[in-house]
Amino acid sequence: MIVSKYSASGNDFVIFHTFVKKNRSELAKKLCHRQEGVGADGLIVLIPKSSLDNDYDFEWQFYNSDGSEAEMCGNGSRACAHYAFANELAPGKMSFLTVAGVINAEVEASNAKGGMVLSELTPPQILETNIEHNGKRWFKLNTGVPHLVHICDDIEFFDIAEARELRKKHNANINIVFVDGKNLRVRTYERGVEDETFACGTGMAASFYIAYKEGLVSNNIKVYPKSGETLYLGVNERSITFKGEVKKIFVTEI
Ligand SMILES: N[C@@H](CCC[C@H](N)C(=O)O)C(=O)O
Repeated sequence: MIVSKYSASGNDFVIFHTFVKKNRSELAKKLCHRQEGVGADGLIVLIPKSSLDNDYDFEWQFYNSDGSEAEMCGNGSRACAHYAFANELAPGKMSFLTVAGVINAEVEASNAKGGMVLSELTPPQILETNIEHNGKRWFKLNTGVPHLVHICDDIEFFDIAEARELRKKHNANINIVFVDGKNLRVRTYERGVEDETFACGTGMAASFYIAYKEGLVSNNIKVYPKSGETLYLGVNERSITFKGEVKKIFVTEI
């Protein structure tokens, strides 16, 4: 079995393609294991299109490192788009089916080490605007998967114990966002990894959307996750666009 390891803004993934669609929860746990596997935040299984009558180029299954299946993954969508393009499974402008819906992506630049990829997420849905917890205000929204967002004034301090409590209570990923001039800094505790990751695409999108709706930033900004990489986020009439570098780390045979 040949797998690729990618990093998209610091969120890392194992990716392979197969025509066989089945549950790969146990495989995800093994491959994502940091000590005994390849090591990743998630597993992406790309299932190429088998007939011409679909209005997308391929389908994917996304698993978190604990084996749970997630509806969507923003950074994973960019890594997977690069993988699909590099392996001639899709054209540079593509669409693919996730549990959350059809995602449009575009590989704007590509070489053997990765490239620049834009992904358009499913339309954001604000679910709650005033969740109070430990004297802090949290917003709940869905940008493909559920997120809680708190606009903070100290991004250096992320209370992981508090994030764990909120994650359990609301079955959501937990983000703190800091307005840094015209741009944003975001940190995310991810469901299914059960820890803070270096970046979360749908989490950055959720944080951006709330900051935009609250009038704190414009409709086109830069967002910096914990990894420090730069992501370009924008909002259009349909949804949130999300662009940044993806890195192909290695390809290996298992
Ligand atoms: N890292 C992803 C989100 C992956 C799914 C998430 N952990 C969940 O279970 O909701 C991203 O970049 O969006």
